[in-house]
Amino acid sequence: MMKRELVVILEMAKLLEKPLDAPRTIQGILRLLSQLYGLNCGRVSLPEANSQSLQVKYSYGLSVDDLKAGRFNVDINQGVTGYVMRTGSIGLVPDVNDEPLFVRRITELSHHSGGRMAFIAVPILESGTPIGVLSVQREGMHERPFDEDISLLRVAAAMIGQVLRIHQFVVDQTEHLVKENQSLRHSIAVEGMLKQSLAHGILGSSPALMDAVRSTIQVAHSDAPVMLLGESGTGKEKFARMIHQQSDRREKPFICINCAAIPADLLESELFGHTKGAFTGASQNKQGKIVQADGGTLFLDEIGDMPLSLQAKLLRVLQEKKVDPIGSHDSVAVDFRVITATHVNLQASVNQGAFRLDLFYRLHVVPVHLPPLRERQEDIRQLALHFLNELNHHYERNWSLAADAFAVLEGFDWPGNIRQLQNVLERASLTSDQELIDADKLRQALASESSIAIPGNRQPQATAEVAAPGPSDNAPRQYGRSYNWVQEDEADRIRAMLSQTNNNQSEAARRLNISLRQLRYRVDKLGIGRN
Ligand SMILES: Nc1ncnc2c1ncn2[C@@H]1O[C@H](COP(=O)(O)OP(=O)(O)OP(=O)(O)O)[C@@H](O)[C@H]1O
Repeated sequence: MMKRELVVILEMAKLLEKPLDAPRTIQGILRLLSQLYGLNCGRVSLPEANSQSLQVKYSYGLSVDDLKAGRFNVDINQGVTGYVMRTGSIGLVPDVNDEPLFVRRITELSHHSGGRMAFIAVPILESGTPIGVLSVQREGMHERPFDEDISLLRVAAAMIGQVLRIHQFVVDQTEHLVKENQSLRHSIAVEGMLKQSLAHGILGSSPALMDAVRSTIQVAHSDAPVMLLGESGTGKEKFARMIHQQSDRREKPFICINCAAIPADLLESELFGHTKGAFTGASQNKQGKIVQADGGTLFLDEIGDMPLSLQAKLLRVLQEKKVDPIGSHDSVAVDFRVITATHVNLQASVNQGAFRLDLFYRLHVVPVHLPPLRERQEDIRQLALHFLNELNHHYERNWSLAADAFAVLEGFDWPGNIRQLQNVLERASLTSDQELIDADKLRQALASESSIAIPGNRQPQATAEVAAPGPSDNAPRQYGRSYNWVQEDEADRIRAMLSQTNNNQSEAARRLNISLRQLRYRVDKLGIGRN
């Protein structure tokens, strides 16, 4: 006849043949120990992450409520279980009633009748190091020596260790696959966005640009009014066109009007149209841009420059979906999607009374921030190569950029953003004696840029040096910041800042209000740190 231990081991081995289910397998092992061998209340205690506690993770014959309340959990520095976990030795208490150090609550909780009870704990090892503890209780008098119990428990602990290892491996792999899947989905999403933006001639893949692309693509199919916020030359019109092309209105007109480019007295008739004889000079009926946009999209650029009187009229059109051309008594029904753009802070204009709050709410449903070029320097190389390619096609030339040219482009501030980059490349190319445009050539082209100012590229509250005009300002427009070209006298300021910040370039750049790349460029150009 087979020895009883052998029977238990064979039964336990059968459990391992089944498909992996760690809780069921371990509980099965504990059940066999109890039912076939009288080793009861088996439990597997595992250390809790970032704590000193050993938690019962699997058990057989213990009260669910007690387990839930964590009443069998022990401190790693406490009791027999803690000792086994710390030392990797066997823990044997032949009679818990005679052992004053034994954690009494364990027997109390497991409804000990008061007779003799032994407690045995063996380590679950991985490469000789304890990763948990298997413990059981043996009640009443047995003839069987404890050695036999311990041998069997060692085999059970080895099996449990194996199950835990495989389980952990599967958990890790699954986690890894889930993460990989997520990052794959993310790249596919970014890839998808890149494709869409490229299809509309929007180049760049910086996170700041992708945020803007994501926001616009998300709402393109709806009729929600989008407000594009960004400095001059950041691509507001390009984005407006992309929204239109991506919308169900793409087959209908995209009508664009720049409220800042048209004198206030002409803007009304441009937008709303007029009838013949409505005012002096109105020699015939004129259809306004709003009616032209019927069925399609109306893009109102520089909306902040719209006079208050026209704002009221535009609000009415948006509310009633009807236009009253100047001089006409008949309203014309219109259905269009409105997209607006501004480089000024419209909220500030509302506070100053220069822009109507109700109109602001109507238009500012989906604000999209278009990042200035200096906040997405990683896109400059791609843009520069693209524009140079366009120039080569246009002028039938073969210009190229020298390796050192990119650093110059990336170190510049670009107050005029992408449009300015286009212009600088064109000037540098056309004035170059050779086809290879190097850093010096670009510096020359940029130096002549410094005398040009870019209208209101800074938002009014952003800096004291710029006061962006309100829409009703008759005063000449204030200009944005001047170009930040590297100047000799900057060296002392940069040196002082670097010394104040213990050479922390990021912090120095932040305090100097320039980007890290710009700081590094200046450090290099001015030879700071070389002497
Ligand atoms: N992401 C981009 N990729 C390629 N070209 C771009 C991108 N963004 C803008 N451009 C180009 O830069 C120039 C300026 O763009 P756009 O007119 O759309 O800017 P804007 O913000 O509307 O400028 P403004 O406020 O001065 O009217 C255009 O020639 C446009 O084609």
